Amino acid sequence: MTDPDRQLTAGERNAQRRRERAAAKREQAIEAGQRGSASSTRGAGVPKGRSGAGKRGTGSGSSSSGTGKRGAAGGEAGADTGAGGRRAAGMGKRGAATSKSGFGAWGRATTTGSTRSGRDADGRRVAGRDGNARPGAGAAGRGVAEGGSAGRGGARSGSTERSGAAARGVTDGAVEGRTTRGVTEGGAGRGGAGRSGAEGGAGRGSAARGVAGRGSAEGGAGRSGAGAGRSGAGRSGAEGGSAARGGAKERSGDAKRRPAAVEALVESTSSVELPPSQDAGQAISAPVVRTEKKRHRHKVATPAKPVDDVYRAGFACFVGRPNAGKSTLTNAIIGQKIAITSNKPQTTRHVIRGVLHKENAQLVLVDTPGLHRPKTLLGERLNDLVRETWSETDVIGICFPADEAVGAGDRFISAEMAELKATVIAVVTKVDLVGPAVLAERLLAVSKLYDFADIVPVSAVSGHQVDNLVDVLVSHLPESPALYPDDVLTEEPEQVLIGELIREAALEGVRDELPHSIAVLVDEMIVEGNTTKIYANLYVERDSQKSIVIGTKGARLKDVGTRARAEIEALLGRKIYLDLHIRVAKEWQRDPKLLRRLGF
Ligand SMILES: Nc1nc2c(ncn2[C@@H]2O[C@H](COP(=O)(O)OP(=O)(O)OP(=O)(O)O)[C@@H](O)[C@H]2O)c(=O)[nH]1
Repeated sequence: MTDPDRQLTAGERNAQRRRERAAAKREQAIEAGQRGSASSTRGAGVPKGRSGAGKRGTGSGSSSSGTGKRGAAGGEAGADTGAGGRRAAGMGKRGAATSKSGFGAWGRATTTGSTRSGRDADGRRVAGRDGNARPGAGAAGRGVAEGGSAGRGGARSGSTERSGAAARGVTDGAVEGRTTRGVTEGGAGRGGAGRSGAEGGAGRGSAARGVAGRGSAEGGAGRSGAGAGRSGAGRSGAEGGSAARGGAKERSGDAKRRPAAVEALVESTSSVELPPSQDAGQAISAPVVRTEKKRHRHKVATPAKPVDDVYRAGFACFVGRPNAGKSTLTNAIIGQKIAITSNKPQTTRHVIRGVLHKENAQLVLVDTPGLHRPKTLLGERLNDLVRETWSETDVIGICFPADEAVGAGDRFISAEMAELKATVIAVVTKVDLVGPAVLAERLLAVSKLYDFADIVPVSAVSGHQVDNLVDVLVSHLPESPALYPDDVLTEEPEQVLIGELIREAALEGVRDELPHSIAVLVDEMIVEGNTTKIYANLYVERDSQKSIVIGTKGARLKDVGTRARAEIEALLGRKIYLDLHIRVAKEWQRDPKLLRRLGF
């Protein structure tokens, strides 16, 4: 007989726990069966009676109670910032929001996931992606105009006649040198004829800065009225104007017209600066003043106010092959360097989130590593990261560098988009590097790759069209309350950012395989008076690489330290002391244990 007072062995204890768990599961299953299917759609783990709304607002009963792809969204979560103690609402699939109050000077709130689904703290419904609250892709003729974009599906008056061959699926966003501001009324009919009204007239910026409209006003009546056309799409102002989705939809029947349309987009109309519109009622964001964005980092900016009672917030990410300009664009939009850049492919190794606060929107921009054919375990993990990000964003901007022909990698990435629910736009980057003819060629090639909602040519270096790109991204976000407090610029841990800045400095001047072999880990940061002491290790994979990084008599390493220090001081806004060591971690890119240690 067993002595009841005997201590259980470890094996017995485990068996007992397993039995208990199985019993609990059985009970849950029975309960779930009794509740029926309605409860089975409820987001698991939704705390405090909040409902996780489905990705698409699904769930047969109420859309606010279905669990969507994101699983239990709408959690209470919320993270406190280090400094401000503000609450960042929201939680998504990625687990509990984490308070990273150790960010010191940054005082950033950090959350992962989104609040899009579920209910906010006051019990209001937070619209699910594509849920009811969103006007939807069908919102016709929605003009995104600051700087002269054409409307989504909106048609400019007389576009058929005026644009000739280019007219089909392409409408003018720029009205005789003026930009159309705001919502174009009346959707384009097939062929893009309808009178848009270009209500609002003068937009700000130059007529030449166009953004393509999304041609298809698939039924939904947005703010802009009817818009039932299938293919009307915005030709915006010319130079750098973007091709329209409308074309993609009707590609088959319009093959000859397409080149003319694209070329017309590239021709520049005069660059007319216009006074800002007085009409605050339009669903147009205020001009972005980049210098102000910096202030968001430390100060609380003016609280975001909804315009037209529509406030949009959500996630957008840039993807694309290595070196396509994703990180540079992310920095240009956020207005501050949050992602490092270099001319070496596969520089980005982290998914970096930057938050752009606008009057009527909050755009969380996610920079991802370049998708590539992996040669190492690190490469595989980075690609996984990218794909994971795709599945969790509202808008995906595929970046195609204008100075390189569309290639197999671009086709591969575009093809993968078909599986995703997010709105997909094309971003033709680095347009400052090419002339109009090449740009036209690229736009045409890109427009054939996928049925993009918009195609936007930009230059992150010159700033050309960056604001318009923001407007386009925002226009595809769901209605949602802000996801982050308004003083948050990025949620990346300070140590990660600092490590990245050191790596960026180390990438300068190295070539071949060495850039891929460099990793940096910040071990410790100690604040002492006015100075922050940073202790970091720079890893390479081989002894020979170590000597290259150190350089003759340590000259290279000294150089790396100097450059990194300047960047870090700019980031932290205070003096730093950098203690940098070079270490060899053999084949770390292929070693799961080392990869984990290095944060991958
Ligand atoms: N002239 C010009 N150069 C650009 C522009 N955008 C990016 N670049 C340059 O292109 C190179 C690659 O830019 P990144 O932003 O690092 O590219 P990425 O897509 O993030 O690259 P990965 O990290 O490899 O995925 C850098 O040398 C940038 O300075 C642009 O608009 N114009």
